[in-house]
Amino acid sequence: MAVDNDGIAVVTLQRPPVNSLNLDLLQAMNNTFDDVAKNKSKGMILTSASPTVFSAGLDIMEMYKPDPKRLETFWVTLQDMWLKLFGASFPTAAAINGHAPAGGCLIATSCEYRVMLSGKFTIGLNETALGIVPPTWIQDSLRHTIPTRQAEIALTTGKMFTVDEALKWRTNRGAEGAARLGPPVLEGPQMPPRSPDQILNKTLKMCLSPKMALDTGIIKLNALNEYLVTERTTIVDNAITFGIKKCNDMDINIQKRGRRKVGLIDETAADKAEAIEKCKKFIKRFDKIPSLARGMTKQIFRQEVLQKLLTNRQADTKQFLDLVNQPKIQQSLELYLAMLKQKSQK
Ligand SMILES: CCCC/C=C\CC(=O)SCCNC(=O)CCNC(=O)[C@H](O)C(C)(C)COP(=O)(O)OP(=O)(O)OC[C@H]1O[C@@H](n2cnc3c(N)ncnc32)[C@H](O)[C@@H]1OP(=O)(O)O
Repeated sequence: MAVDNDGIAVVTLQRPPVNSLNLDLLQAMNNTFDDVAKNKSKGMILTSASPTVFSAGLDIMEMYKPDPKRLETFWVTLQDMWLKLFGASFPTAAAINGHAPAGGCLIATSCEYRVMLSGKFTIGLNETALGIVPPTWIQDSLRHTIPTRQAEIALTTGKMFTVDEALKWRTNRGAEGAARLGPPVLEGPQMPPRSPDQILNKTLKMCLSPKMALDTGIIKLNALNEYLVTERTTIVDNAITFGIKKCNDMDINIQKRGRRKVGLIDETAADKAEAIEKCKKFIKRFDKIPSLARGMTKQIFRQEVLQKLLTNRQADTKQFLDLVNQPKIQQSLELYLAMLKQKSQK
């Protein structure tokens, strides 16, 4: 870990050749995260010493023909790592300078911001493709980063994203998208749009009748509903325009032509130094925000997901141990290791 003059900690994963997460590396990460919290660093950036791999995910050797006690410690330490990183009160960002499969993607999605190097790298949760079911909290990390629908497809297909896909895979709403929502759904003849004042006047007139007065609440709701349905496209357009303006004010990168960024990564960079600079810029956005309020807000925002693991830790561990100890899984791991070895020898 190196802390810069701004008080931002840059933590570099350094376990050659591919930063696979074994017990020792996970323990070192946990100690480092504790130090960052204790030192009251302004924020933390995670990156890798390898020029091509951010992290290859869990060290398969920890799961292949494992020692039972070590395997349990390994899993509990991974849970700890995620609880500390995903739940960190300080700002976190990942400068992803290479491939980030499975556990590598987990680390990245546990951070608040991701900058990935342009190039032939990939990122994603590929567990299902390997015949492994990613536990709830690993799925939750992705769901917390990209929209639920996309997260489900990515998880069930074990999708590995290219850098371009990770940046661009997003919902397409915006001005064009709003138009694609189609015309307002109205029963009967289309009503010309009315302003809220017109609707209120109409409602008040109707309320003059004693019978209608009884239905005041319903009439007001109906009038509001009618207004919202009639004006839907305009309301969506205005909201998007307002959102884009706010994002621009806050220096959040938005493509204006009707495409919102909801990417797996937030930005790309040409090299590691630029990626770190961009991460620093993200962390410095919080300079004027009281850190206690910021940290607590983040933790409340993430609490539901964190709490799910905290209350189910033992069951989650048992599930992992049962899975890994299945002969079929051991066989798959053996084949996968052989395939990786063969590939690396080419
Ligand atoms: C309920 C369970 C939930 C589980 C949650 C998470 C699951 C995981 O994280 S499982 C791990 C999934 N990881 C992967 O599928 C990635 C596998 N690795 C790769 O695809 C490539 O290695 C990578 C693209 C990351 C890098 O490619 P290269 O730079 O070309 O390196 P090599 O492929 O040549 O690898 C060098 C060396 O490292 C060994 N290796 C790679 N990955 C792992 C790993 N995850 N665990 C252990 N060892 C790994 C690879 O076999 C090579 O070894 P040697 O042949 O001995 O040099």
